[in-house]
Amino acid sequence: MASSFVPRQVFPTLDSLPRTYFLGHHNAALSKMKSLLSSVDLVIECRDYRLPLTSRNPLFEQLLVGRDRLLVYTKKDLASTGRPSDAKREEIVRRWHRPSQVLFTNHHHRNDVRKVLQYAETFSSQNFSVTGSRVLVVGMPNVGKSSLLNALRSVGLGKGKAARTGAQPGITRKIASSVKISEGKDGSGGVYLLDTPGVFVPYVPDQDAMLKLALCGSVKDTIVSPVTLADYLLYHVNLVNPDLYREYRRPTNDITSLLDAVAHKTGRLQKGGMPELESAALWVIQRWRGGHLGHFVLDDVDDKALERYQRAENNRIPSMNQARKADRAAKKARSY
Ligand SMILES: Nc1nc2c(ncn2[C@@H]2O[C@H](COP(=O)(O)OP(=O)(O)OP(=O)(O)O)[C@@H](O)[C@H]2O)c(=O)[nH]1
Repeated sequence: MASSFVPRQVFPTLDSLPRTYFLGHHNAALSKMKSLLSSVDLVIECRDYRLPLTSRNPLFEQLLVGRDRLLVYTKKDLASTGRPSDAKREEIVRRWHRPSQVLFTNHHHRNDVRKVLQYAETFSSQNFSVTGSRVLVVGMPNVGKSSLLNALRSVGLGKGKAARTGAQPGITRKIASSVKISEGKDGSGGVYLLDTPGVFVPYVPDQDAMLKLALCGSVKDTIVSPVTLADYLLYHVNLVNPDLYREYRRPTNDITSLLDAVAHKTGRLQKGGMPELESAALWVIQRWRGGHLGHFVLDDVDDKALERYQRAENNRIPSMNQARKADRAAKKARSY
């Protein structure tokens, strides 16, 4: 019975979780972005709506000091259902970024995309240049940058896809040439977008943050075990509403028993009828990523949340050497 069920209040500490996913092409992209910034008029920074705090990358904070920036929180459809609590959270997030503007988008929603387009067009007409405006799109891996570019081009010019997109991170590997998304207002020369590869944070000291980023697809699904990720998802789902998986089994804190039920119900069985737990775990994760296992935000957002997060971040930031050392230790522990 859901009424007698007590969800876990804390997720257990894991011994061997990787704490970085900062790849060579992330570093290269960051250097290229630095060199491009002087020729860019506006930066659109994408963050994941489900991770208002955790999808913030301190590397961009350093890089973008003093730049005109629009914050776009993507994948709104996966966490918001228009509840008063969603509106309240969005208001808090808006306050974090003042005076920069914040928009919340579902890239399938033309109205959401139009708001981003209008912002870029207005910005462009106010900063008139005969050659048009250049807008750099940045963000963590898989946050939806290329999808936003395609949606903007479709709404702005009625044209098809210009950038490859995909459910795994790292589809965009290089900064390609700019893509026109609008003719611009009053003959302002148009708006051109530069898509960039997602850049991960150099080191994630916090276990929860790494699990959240992995769950939202910011790291490849081979980096954290799917069963661990599904367990972390179960922990969150139980805190929100354990009835969300009632078609498989009654509320539980035991991931194996849930995956066992899912594997039997969806036919993920080995010869002899043993459940394929990894495959069931990936299926559960995909269901959630597709918006079929509840709509909720993974970060706790209240008025003081950003302040707390930044304080913790400042206390925790290790040197790159410490980060590499910790990562080597985690890899070693995993190989035993
Ligand atoms: N539900 C939903 N899915 C989205 C949205 N925006 C992007 N996606 C999906 O998120 C995944 C990643 O999108 P991409 O546009 O490839 O992400 P990216 O930031 O360019 O990824 P990198 O190549 O790692 O930089 C794709 O499966 C998209 O369909 C959104 O607003 N809502």
